[in-house]
Amino acid sequence: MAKATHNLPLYELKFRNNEISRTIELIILFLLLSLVGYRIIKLKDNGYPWLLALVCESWFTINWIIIVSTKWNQLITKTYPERLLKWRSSELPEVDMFVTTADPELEPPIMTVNTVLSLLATEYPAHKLACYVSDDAASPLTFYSLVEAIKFAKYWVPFCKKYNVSVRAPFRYFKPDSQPCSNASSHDEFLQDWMKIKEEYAKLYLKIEDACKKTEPCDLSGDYSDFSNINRRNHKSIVKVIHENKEAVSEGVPHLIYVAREKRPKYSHNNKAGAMNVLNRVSGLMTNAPIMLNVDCDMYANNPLVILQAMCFLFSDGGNNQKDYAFVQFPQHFYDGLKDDPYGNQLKVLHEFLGRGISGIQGPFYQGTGCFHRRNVIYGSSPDDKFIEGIQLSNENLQSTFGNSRELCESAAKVLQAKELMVGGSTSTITNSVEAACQVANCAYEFGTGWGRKVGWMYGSVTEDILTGLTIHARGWETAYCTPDPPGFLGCTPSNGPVIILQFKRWSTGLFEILFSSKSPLISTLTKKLRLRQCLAYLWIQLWALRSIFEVCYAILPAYCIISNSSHFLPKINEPATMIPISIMVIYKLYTLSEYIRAGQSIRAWWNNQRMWKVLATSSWLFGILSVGLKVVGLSETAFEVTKKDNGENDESNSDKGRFTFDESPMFIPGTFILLLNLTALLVFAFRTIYGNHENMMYLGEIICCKMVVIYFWAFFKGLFGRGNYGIPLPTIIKSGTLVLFVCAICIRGE
Ligand SMILES: O=c1ccn([C@@H]2O[C@H](COP(=O)(O)OP(=O)(O)O[C@H]3O[C@H](CO)[C@@H](O)[C@H](O)[C@H]3O)[C@@H](O)[C@H]2O)c(=O)[nH]1
Ligand SMILES: [Mn+2]
Repeated sequence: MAKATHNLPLYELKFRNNEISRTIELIILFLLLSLVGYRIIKLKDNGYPWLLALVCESWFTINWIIIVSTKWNQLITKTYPERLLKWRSSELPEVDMFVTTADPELEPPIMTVNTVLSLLATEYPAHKLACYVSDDAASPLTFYSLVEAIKFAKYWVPFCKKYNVSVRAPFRYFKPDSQPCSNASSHDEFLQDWMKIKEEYAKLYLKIEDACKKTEPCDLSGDYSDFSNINRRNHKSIVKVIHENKEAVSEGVPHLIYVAREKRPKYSHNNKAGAMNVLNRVSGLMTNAPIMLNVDCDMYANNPLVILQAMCFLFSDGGNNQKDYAFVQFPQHFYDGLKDDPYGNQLKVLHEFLGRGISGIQGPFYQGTGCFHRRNVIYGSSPDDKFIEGIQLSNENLQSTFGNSRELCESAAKVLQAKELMVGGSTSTITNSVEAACQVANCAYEFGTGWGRKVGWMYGSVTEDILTGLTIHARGWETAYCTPDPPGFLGCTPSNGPVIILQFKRWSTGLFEILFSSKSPLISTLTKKLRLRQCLAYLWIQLWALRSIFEVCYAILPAYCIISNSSHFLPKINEPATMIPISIMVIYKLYTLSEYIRAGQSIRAWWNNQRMWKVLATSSWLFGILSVGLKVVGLSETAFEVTKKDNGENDESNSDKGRFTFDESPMFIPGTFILLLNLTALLVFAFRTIYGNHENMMYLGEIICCKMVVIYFWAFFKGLFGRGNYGIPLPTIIKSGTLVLFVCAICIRGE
């Protein structure tokens, strides 16, 4: 590829000025170390709770060191996609866009259709794009919806490009209250087109909605015959070219291909990672683009320039000291987020500070969606040799790595040999490759190959994204964080208690299990090229599950001390050392609050997050450790439970948005137990005070802690009295109550 003919860079990097934050972070660290020191000095004068508190606080200190290290250099990036468009539009590389969907009930097809439409309509030469949809449910409904969607796309794509539409997912563009607005010169013409397209979308919407209500979306003959009597867990591969941009024109509509990989009960299908590898291979045969974009079905392209934004980082050295990045990750932002983030899952502050901090080390983690990968990196190449690690490109080596499809091996060799981003990766036409594509989508294809171990998306964790990104960083690659305004992609995030708890459980499970694999960041730092601070950043998330134990202990200790009336958790109130925990608490809370304010969030959002993360730590993360424990001893495998997407309508959680909901899941037991135990401690304390026990004042610190725990678990407190979904189910209350009685019995025996 030609070098830049211009001196202006495509992107700029700048480190954030964060001296004040750093100072506060160091003060907190100093206080934490003092507290640990004080605990050690006083260890012999105190009982077991003191020791346990010491262990927990040592853990929190280590966790804090990790956080400080990760946030130390925060990188701000800026891209100039217009420059790219001006200079090099003819040389732009092809991009294969992957969308995964797994269940038309949990993931409504209209959502997948919108994601696909938004991708087809992005500002990029259409003949350089291909969109592949993987359907793990092999659902005729999804296929039908896509077939209908492409008919609409033939109006939608030109409309978007003609009027430079800013949001190209029709369900967002035509929100019920939306008004036609454009800066088009001929307003009347625009208005006419707008009305027509709106009507077409309404028709598409109705068709899909009707199809959802029927047992079969349409007559399952002809093109649909593969779907008749299909069993989603036991069927052959289905690959269908829904649309081919035959004339290869840049004004057309990009290719659209439907893929349902083979499923057989006796084969493990490796969840999303398996689906991604199939898309990887099928696209390798059909279009073999050097860049692969991956989005979940619930995330649409929100910025029409998104591909160009990513290209700013992916174009190699233009003589401006630009680096080669392995992938470009857009942070996960969400649409229709509830006000003040009541569930603490919008992750804005996390992206703003930790996210930028990680970017300043080796680059962002791969987050599974909204990410542009280089195909050669996914095929195993390293930054220095640019060739697949340890193997020569002989035929045997290619076959043992990529499997026995000759066509695929040839296309892979082409990718691995290209010195720069190649243009024109494939030779055959798309429809001619369907047969070969079905073959590489079969269950047995990967057997004995490098897929999932050396190349492609990595197997072995339900957070395949983090594992895959980690493997890439371990090879020494750097990665780029792209944060344009408006955000590149917007996704949907659950707003219902049990769904969120389950999602966080899957994450903490997947993250924790990576620590026990051969790709663990610790091993990768020692034996490969993962940088130490990047390793620490990975540890911060991977240790969530383990952290739950310390969080639970810490929430129980003050109550335990009060009920047993014999030992202390905090320095006594008349000791000067009480100032240490108090100042940690105050400074830490103000520090986190300032982050929310700097990220444009409300005080309420800050508080909701403080609360929710305690709830998540003691429910999701705690159960994460259990599932990994069961896997390690060989009792069960970890599972990828697909998140149920809110479809925004007649959803009962909408009636009282943001109010916490419960179900029978055992994951609500620890939280209920913690709440009941702390309430008991407060009662016991009140009782003793009434009966005039003056020693009691010595427990003031513990009492404050108990009250804080109750406030943190206020959602559960309301759940004790709530009805229906808003109430904690009685069996959960009884089980937690029994646990409380048990702990009280231990306290009394110890007294
Ligand atoms: O067997 C499976 C399971 C899931 N998926 C797809 O994977 C995506 C993510 O699933 P979702 O249930 O939405 O999970 P989230 O927790 O929202 O996903 C986050 O976390 C995952 C890892 O746990 C990452 O893969 C995702 O990219 C990231 O957005 C969706 O498109 C699914 O259709 C499949 O294709 N096959
Ligand atoms: Mn999702």
